[in-house]
Amino acid sequence: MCIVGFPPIKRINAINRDCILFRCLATSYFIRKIAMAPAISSLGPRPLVFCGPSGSGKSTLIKQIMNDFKGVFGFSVSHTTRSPRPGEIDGKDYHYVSKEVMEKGISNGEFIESATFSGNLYGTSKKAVEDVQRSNKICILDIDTQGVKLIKQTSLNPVFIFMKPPSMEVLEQRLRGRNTESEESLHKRLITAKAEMEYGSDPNNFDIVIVNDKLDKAYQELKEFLMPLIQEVNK
Ligand SMILES: Nc1nc2c(ncn2[C@@H]2O[C@H](COP(=O)(O)OP(=O)(O)O)[C@@H](O)[C@H]2O)c(=O)[nH]1
Ligand SMILES: Nc1ncnc2c1ncn2[C@@H]1O[C@H](COP(=O)(O)OP(=O)(O)O)[C@@H](O)[C@H]1O
Repeated sequence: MCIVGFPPIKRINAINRDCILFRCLATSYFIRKIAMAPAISSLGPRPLVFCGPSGSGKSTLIKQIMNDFKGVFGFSVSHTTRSPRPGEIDGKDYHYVSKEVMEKGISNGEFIESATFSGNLYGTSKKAVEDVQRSNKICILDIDTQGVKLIKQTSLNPVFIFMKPPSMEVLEQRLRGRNTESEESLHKRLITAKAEMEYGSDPNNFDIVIVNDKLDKAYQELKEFLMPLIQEVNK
C-alpha cells in the first residue's frame, strides 16, 4: 500500500495507484456512512408516530383526525413491498414498490427507518417526512415497533402514540372482520401483535397509550391529547 520513502521509479506508478485506490475506497466508505446516517431535519411542528398491532385501529383513527382537522396534519406515505388492498391508492396509502427498488433505496440512505413486517418491507423515506414538514403540517407516521425503536435513535423527536386493542380476542375479530388478510397473513400478524403489546405496555416507550374499545371514546381521548398541538398549528 502507501509506503513512506523513495521507492524505485518503476514501482512509483503501482504505489500511486494503490494510494489513490485506498483514498477512493476510504472516501466512498465515508460518504456511504454519511448517506446512511438517519439524519432528518427537525422542521415544523413535532411529528406524531402511531404504533400498535395490526388491526388495533391506527388507520381508522388517523383518517378520522385528519378528516376533522383538514390542513393540520399530513400523512407520511411509507414505502412497502406488500400488494395494495382493494381501495388503496398508490402514493396516498403507500408507495408500492418491488423488493429490489426498496432495498436500493435503503442502501442509498433514502430511508429514516425500515423494517420487515409479516414478510414484507416497510419504510419511511426522508422525503415522505420532509414533504409534510415543509408544508408546516403535523406529520403523521404509522409504523411498527421496529420502526419506533429506530426513530428513537434519530433526531426526529416525535410524539409516540400506542393504539391498544381491548383484548387479543377482539383484535382477531376486527382483523378478520376487515377481510383484508389471508389466513397465513392473519396468523403472522397475531403472533407479531403479542410482542407489540408487550412493547406498548412499557410506559417508557410511548407518550400515550389509547385503548381502542369504543371508537368514539378512543377518538375523544386522542383528540384531547392532540388539542394543544393542533392549536399551536392553527395559531
Ligand atoms: N417500520 C415501519 N412500519 C410500517 C411502515 N408503514 C407501515 N408500517 C407498519 O406495518 C404494519 C403493517 O401495515 P399494513 O400492511 O398496512 O397493515 P395494517 O396495519 O394491518 O393495516 C403496521 O404495523 C404498520 O404500522 C413504515 O414505513 N415503517
Ligand atoms: N373501536 C372499534 N370498534 C370496532 N371496530 C373497530 C374499532 N376500531 C377499528 N375498528 C375496525 O377494525 C378494523 C381494523 O382497524 P384499522 O384501522 O384498519 O387498524 P390498523 O390500521 O391498526 O391495522 C377495521 O375494520 C376497523 O373498521
